[in-house]
Amino acid sequence: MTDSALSPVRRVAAILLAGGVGARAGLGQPKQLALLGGKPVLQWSLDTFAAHPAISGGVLVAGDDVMASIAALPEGWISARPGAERQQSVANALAVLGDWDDDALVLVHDAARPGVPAAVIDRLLAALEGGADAAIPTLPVPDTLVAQTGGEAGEVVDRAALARVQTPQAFRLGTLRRAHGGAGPGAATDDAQLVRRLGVPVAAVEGDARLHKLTYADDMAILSGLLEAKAMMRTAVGMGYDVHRLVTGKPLWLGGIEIPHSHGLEGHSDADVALHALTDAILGALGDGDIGAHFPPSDPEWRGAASWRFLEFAGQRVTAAGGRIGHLDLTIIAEAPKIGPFRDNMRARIAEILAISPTRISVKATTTERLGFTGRREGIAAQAVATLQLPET
Ligand SMILES: Nc1ccn([C@@H]2O[C@H](COP(=O)(O)OP(=O)(O)OP(=O)(O)O)[C@@H](O)[C@H]2O)c(=O)n1
Ligand SMILES: C[C@](O)(CO)[C@H](O)COP(=O)(O)O
Repeated sequence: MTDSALSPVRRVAAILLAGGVGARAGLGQPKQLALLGGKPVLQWSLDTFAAHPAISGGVLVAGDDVMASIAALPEGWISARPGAERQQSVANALAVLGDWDDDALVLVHDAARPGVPAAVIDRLLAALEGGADAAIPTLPVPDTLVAQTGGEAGEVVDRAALARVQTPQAFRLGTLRRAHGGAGPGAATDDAQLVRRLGVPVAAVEGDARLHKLTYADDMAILSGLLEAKAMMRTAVGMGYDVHRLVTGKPLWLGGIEIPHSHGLEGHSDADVALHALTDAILGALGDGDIGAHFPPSDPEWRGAASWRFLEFAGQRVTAAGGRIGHLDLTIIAEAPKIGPFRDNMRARIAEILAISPTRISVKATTTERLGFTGRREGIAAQAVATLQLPET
């Protein structure tokens, strides 16, 4: 949706519900803290709402453990305490939105649904701008439905008249306030039910399979696949190249390990040319500058520094961006020493530094047939290609 499709004076808030304990998922921690694609489940929808141009702020409903797990609340966001039930958590969020006009719009969303396509938000807001007081995303029921008692399947239920209800659910703030204010007895599993109890019609817009809810442990695998689907994750490729001079009287650090050799590499740091190429390849895929920008040779702090620190930093930048390393391919160009005997140790060390599997790392080596500076054994070169999976921006 373009900004102009929304009234410029209308404010839109999001309420992100992350106050549950996740008993059915049984993950040993609240399910909204489980890691999916390198970041906590709740962070996915928090990032989506924070990036959506129509949403100016929000409320994260979460206990202390969950609050401690997120780096910082986005600008314009505040927090509220969870209630005993979902419905109470929404009421607590409404209480901290006291200074927002009734005319504002609000999206109420389960943090347990990490994959929020911006298009669903756009459809919901368009329904409200079109005059609805409430709108929810729904999907058709794909299976045959039956009434069932115990182990016996009974009458078929007409699924054509049924739909599955997802979140986010969108409301005029005043309508949602009235619905919660007069909620009366009888729990509601979602907010649209409370609105309908007021006699207010609820518009249904098209939902999306990526809004799948994390309810049981098996849903983690389903969500992992859905979030990595092309529409939510993009593949980014970066390349790195580095050269250092071989000198006598220095240890040879290569691929994160020390290798016995007559010469070592000269540089401001430990001059591990292979880790430098890998670091630059990762930073390149992130579009995040290069090793020199983050660790300037002019800074005495990096004099003699171990290069694993640069690589570890690059890996942390991937995680902070909500991405993950798909594959690293490193080529070391050296006449000597022979790299083959050290290849597996290098892979293991690089895997350890980046906390990824060695199966995601390739280490290759070649000579230049005694040609050029590498062929004359004056230096060693390395080149690397990094493939990352990053969230869509
Ligand atoms: N007191 C509660 C209960 C639930 N939620 C949130 O509401 C959403 C939907 O609830 P559900 O899937 O039932 O989550 P849990 O209550 O955590 O799960 P369970 O019922 O299995 O314990 C979740 O994002 C959950 O964190 C909440 O904010 N406050
Ligand atoms: C709000 C909801 O996600 C809409 O489908 C659903 O009602 C939550 O249900 P639960 O019983 O709390 O899992």
